[in-house]
Amino acid sequence: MKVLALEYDLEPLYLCPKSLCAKENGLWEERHEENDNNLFESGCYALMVNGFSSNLYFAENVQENSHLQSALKSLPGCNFSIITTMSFTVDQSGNQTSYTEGFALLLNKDDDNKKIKENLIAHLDTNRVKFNISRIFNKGNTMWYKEYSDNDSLQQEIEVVAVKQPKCHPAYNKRETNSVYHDQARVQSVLDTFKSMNEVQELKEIYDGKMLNIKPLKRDHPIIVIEGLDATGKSTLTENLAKRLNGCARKSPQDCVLHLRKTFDSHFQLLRRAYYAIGNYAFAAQVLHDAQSGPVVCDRFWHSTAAYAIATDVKVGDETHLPPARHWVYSWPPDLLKPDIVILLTISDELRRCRLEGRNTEKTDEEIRMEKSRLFRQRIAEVYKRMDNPALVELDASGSAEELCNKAVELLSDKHIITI
Ligand SMILES: Nc1ncnc2c1ncn2[C@@H]1O[C@H](COP(=O)(O)OP(=O)(O)OP(=O)(O)O)[C@@H](O)[C@H]1O
Ligand SMILES: Nc1ccn([C@@H]2O[C@H](COP(=O)(O)O)[C@@H](O)[C@H]2O)c(=O)n1
Repeated sequence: MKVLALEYDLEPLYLCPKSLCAKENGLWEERHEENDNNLFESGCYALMVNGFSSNLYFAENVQENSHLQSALKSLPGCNFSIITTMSFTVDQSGNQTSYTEGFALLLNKDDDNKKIKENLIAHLDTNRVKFNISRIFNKGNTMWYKEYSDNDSLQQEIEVVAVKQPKCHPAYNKRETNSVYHDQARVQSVLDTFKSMNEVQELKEIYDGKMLNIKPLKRDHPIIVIEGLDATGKSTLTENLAKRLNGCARKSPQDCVLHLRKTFDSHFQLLRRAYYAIGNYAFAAQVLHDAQSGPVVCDRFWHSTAAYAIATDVKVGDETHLPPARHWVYSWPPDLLKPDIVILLTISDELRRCRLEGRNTEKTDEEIRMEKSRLFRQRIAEVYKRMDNPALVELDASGSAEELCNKAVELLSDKHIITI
């Protein structure tokens, strides 16, 4: 049985077969919010398009979906909204057994639905995209789901109802259906899936043999990581603190892969994060080496990679849609060099915007998205707070650069990470 979610801007709308809301299942609780059942006024419907094919594994499905998304964007005469969707199967007891992502075209009652469907199918066929189509529509006061097939009359119509969101975001029920990496083997396996891409080959060649495999992780000096939203002052503090401690400042990703960054940033999330994730293992090797001769201060590390991945995988809504606190996704990968402390710089949004504007550098698409999307920012900030093992230690970064450096030194001394 399928549960679906339409990802509207402000929050996802979960829909599940009415039969799953029976009291004895208990997992899917019907919600009764005004308008939930009237979303598709008579004649309107959502055309759901999935790039999913059950014989592919998640990484390949994600790539199919990215082709599908480009094809949908170039659909001729497309003046309707396209939103992302999630769909997942559940067993008889209501537990999730699979997870896939897709898209929905929201059609108005004045749109020529039949023509749009035919155009869509022809367009996707021309673009050689694999897909399947289903729809959600209204009958009176009730909502229904139906899959299209060559013989429409054979397909069953299933009554669906709006339900409360599940306890955990469906992409985070399994380790392999999201873009957070908790071990090197998975990053390598995702990169291997895309090894025919030139940039993936180059990345693998650069890092070949430079990866740190967990074993002798002993160091003589502390490893300190600075984290925070963009323009909170991480780079400035990293440099100042390293100088003050007579140590070394390091920034991830490393210089040797920066020329590939823009290309990976333009790819789908799973591959984009694989670039940063593999980089973290090579970064660890460098940092461990540096920490034999003095303290090392790092500008971003695994927490950045994970926080941006989670906030992006959870595409819409506020922090209540994130995986719950203490979920495994928030803990440090067991095979990655663990820092002695991770400091989270916090400042007000107003001050952060001033610093961003004062900086005068080219903004990344993520920075632009952060500025645009309050909810995305809210999700990132909350993910940082939910990180544990190690948890981040918050430091108010609103003072001058010198004041902040003094505060950081005091904090490190209080935590017995340095002696002054
Ligand atoms: N404590 C501070 N007080 C005032 N201005 C600061 C302070 N720290 C940094 N700045 C200024 O704010 C801007 C952003 O600082 P910085 O580049 O260090 O932030 P960041 O967190 O590393 O940003 P990003 O993550 O985008 O690289 C810079 O112009 C910097 O000079
Ligand atoms: N370990 C890392 C480091 C960075 N990122 C991503 O890069 C973006 C910001 O980088 P800056 O150079 O501007 O500090 C950040 O938004 C992350 O998306 C990462 O994922 N992992």
